[in-house]
Amino acid sequence: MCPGRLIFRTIGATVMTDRIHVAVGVLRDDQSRILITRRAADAHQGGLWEFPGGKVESGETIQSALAREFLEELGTRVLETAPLCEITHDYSDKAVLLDVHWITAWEVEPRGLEGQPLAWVPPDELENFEFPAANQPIIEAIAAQA
Ligand SMILES: Nc1nc2c([nH]c(=O)n2[C@@H]2O[C@H](COP(=O)(O)OP(=O)(O)OP(=O)(O)O)[C@@H](O)[C@H]2O)c(=O)[nH]1
Ligand SMILES: [Mg+2]
Repeated sequence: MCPGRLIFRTIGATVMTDRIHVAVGVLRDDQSRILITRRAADAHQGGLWEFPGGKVESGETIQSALAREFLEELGTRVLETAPLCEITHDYSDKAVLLDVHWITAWEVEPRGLEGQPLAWVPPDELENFEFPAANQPIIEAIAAQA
């Protein structure tokens, strides 16, 4: 048995276990504009734009995590979602699995309840905003389906 290999496997397993599962929602209005919000300066990937959402808590489905996060962050009630894409990305300080859904039915106009700026952006203008690196494939998936 090669000790080096054993250590490598152990480290690999630890990284996988620690991957953070995140529910991310892409909300489109009746003019096909997409809602983005700006992350707080002191947050992970702070100051960059994002699609609203957050960590999936123990026992939650993606839908229930999205419903909770949209209510907490925006005051919006999520009624229905549909899968858009799944992204795994390793930042230098954490690894994430972004489970991205369209928000296909919702009520109550979003407001920045945590003081975060909001913007409604046509799909082909999303590339003008600075997002975390993990978001590039999401922007491409939106453009492909818009
Ligand atoms: N919500 C959201 N998170 C994203 C996006 N892209 C991306 O890399 N992330 C990463 O996903 C992780 C979790 O998201 P979050 O910070 O919104 O989690 P949360 O709402 O539960 O916040 P909390 O940490 O205050 O409880 C962060 O490390 C964040 O950098 C995105 O488009 N939206
Ligand atoms: Mg969040």
